[in-house]
Amino acid sequence: MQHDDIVLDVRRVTKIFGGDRDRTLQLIAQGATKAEIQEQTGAVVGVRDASFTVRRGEFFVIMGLSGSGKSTLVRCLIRLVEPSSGQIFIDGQDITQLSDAELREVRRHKTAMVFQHYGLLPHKTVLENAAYGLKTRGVPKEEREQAARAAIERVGLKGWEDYRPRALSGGMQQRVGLARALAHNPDLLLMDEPFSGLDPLIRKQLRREFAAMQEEAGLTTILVTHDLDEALTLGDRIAVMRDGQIIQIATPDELITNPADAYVASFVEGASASRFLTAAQIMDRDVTTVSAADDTDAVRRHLHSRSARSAFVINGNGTVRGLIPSEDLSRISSNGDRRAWETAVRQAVTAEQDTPLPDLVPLALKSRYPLGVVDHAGRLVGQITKNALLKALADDIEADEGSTPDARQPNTRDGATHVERVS
Ligand SMILES: Nc1ncnc2c1ncn2[C@@H]1O[C@H](COP(=O)(O)OP(=O)(O)OP(=O)(O)O)[C@@H](O)[C@H]1O
Repeated sequence: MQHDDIVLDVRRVTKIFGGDRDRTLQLIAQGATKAEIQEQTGAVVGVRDASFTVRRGEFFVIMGLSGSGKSTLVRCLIRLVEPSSGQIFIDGQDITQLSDAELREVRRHKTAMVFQHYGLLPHKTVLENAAYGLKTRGVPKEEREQAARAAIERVGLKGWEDYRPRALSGGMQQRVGLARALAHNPDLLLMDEPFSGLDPLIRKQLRREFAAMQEEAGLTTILVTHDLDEALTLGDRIAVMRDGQIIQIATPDELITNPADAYVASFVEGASASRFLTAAQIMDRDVTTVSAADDTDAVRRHLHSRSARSAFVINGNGTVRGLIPSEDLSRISSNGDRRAWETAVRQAVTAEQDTPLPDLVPLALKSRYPLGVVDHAGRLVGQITKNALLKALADDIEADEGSTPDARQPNTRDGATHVERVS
């Protein structure tokens, strides 16, 4: 991995609240538990020897029960909470060594934060709030308002620019917080439970929208949550914390199939593997008959010849980001317009985001034709037959009935078991 790819490098960060710092560090080094330390010294270990790196564009989630140290850790990263020991590098710069003035500069220019209590300025308008981060950076008014308007539109609040936060619902206020972060376009975005306190439907919707925006903008994001669903759907990698310590850092798939210990296993118990099966895992990649993968005409012709009536558009992780419906596909296939194809792919991605595979079963059942699988660039990368989809889900239900996480392994680990050759 290139050093340039690392935005954040956290090395052995510990935060101790109260008590004797040196004595507590010593006890930590000796392996004393949080409870023992508290009993012996009165100190509370907030974060214990945490180390991890985050790559540019990565979505890194910190998860754990209440009191496990998530908020303390994320606040330590920009010294809103002062770490007791350890080092933190943002873009190669050691944050722990900075003067107050230097630290302010880092916070203004490199990082943005979205916390649960939106942190909006009540007397400022939505537009001013969204532009606030840029204002503190000294960006001229016209330029910052332009960026803020674009961000407001992206979070779906166009038309609300001149209102004050109190006129907005909680979900809308949270969107203003997101707009502010997006307008700022930080190197590192820190979010602490940003979707809590919203009702479940809004929460889900906002989460999905945010995931799409995050990926599109290529933001490097650290999200704190105690919500497993949120962690698994959003995270590229997830760090699980207990008693201030990071117990495991893993991808969502690894976390479900291979939890480090009983604590992590109990966390992910509720997750059904089928929700995390991806289109990429069950698709048939044997589409080599498309000679020029970049040739959208060839892709359309191929879909047509295979009688694929609809096509999924998938992202880099293999999850479904949208569907090109049969009407569109046949219209485009017959008129051969490359532009129309590209537009259809784009529209499919904006219309539906990260649909869990099981949600697509009714659609697949309705059609006796295979589904095409297309990447963001409009290239055909595979196809899914109805049988392959059903088999994958049936296997998953069987595995889910087994009580150990290992029972689910074949489904999430090795998509090849579900691939049905159709050619
Ligand atoms: N200012 C403080 N003074 C003393 N102890 C603190 C302080 N802030 C946090 N702690 C302690 O540090 C530990 C970690 O707390 P933290 O708030 O980081 O956990 P969390 O995982 O974010 O929890 P939650 O999900 O409830 O917000 C807890 O034991 C807490 O009591």
